[in-house]
Amino acid sequence: MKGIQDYYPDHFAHCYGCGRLNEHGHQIKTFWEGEGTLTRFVPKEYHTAIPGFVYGGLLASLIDCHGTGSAALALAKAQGIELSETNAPRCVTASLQVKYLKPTPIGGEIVIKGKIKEVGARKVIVEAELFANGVLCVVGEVVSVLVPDNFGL
Ligand SMILES: CCCCCCCCCC(=O)SCCNC(=O)CCNC(=O)[C@H](O)C(C)(C)COP(=O)(O)OP(=O)(O)OC[C@H]1O[C@@H](n2cnc3c(N)ncnc32)[C@H](O)[C@@H]1OP(=O)(O)O
Repeated sequence: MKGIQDYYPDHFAHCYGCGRLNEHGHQIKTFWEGEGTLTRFVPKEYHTAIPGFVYGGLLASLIDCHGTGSAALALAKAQGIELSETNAPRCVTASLQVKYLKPTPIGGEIVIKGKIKEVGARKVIVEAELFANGVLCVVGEVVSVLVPDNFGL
C-alpha cells in the first residue's frame, strides 16, 4: 500500500526521514486511518539510546516526518487533489515539539498516530502520539508549511 510519500515529486523525495529516494533514510510511509493518520516503523538495534531503548532523536525525526506527511494528506484532502503519480503537496517543518513521556523500548513496531488540529491554505498543525507495544511513549506537535517556491533562497 502506498503512503503519501510515494506521491511526492522526485525532487522532494530525498528527505532522510521520509524520502523514498533516500537509500540511507527511514523511508516512512504515512496513510489515512479513519479521520487520523498512521505511520509504522521498526527501530533497529543501532537506534539505541541506552541498551533496550530507542534514541530520542530518531523518535523526534519520525514525528517530524509523520507530521509533514500528515500535513500533505490533509492539504490534498482539503484542496480536493486526487493523488496520482507525483502530485502530492509537499510541506516542510516550521516547528517541531516533542515530549518524551516514557522510555521507548526497542524490539517491536512503533506506531505513530496523527490528528489534524488545523488546516489552512498553506499551514497544517498535526498532533502526534507515538506508541511502542501499545504504550504511549512520546507526544508531539508539528507545524508544517507548504514548501514555498523560494525555499532556501
Ligand atoms: C525542498 C523541499 C524539501 C522537502 C523536504 C521536507 C522534509 C520534511 C522534514 C524536514 O526536516 S523539513 C527541514 C526543516 N525545516 C526547514 O528547513 C524549514 C525552514 N523554514 C522555512 O523555510 C520557512 O520559515 C517556512 C517555509 C517554514 C515558512 O516560511 P514562509 O515564508 O513560507 O511562511 P509564512 O511567513 O508565509 O507563514 C505561513 C504560515 O506559517 C506560519 N509559520 C511560519 N513559520 C513558522 C514557525 N517557525 N513556527 C510556527 N508557525 C510558522 C506563519 O505564522 C503562517 O501562519 P498563518 O497562515 O496561520 O498566518
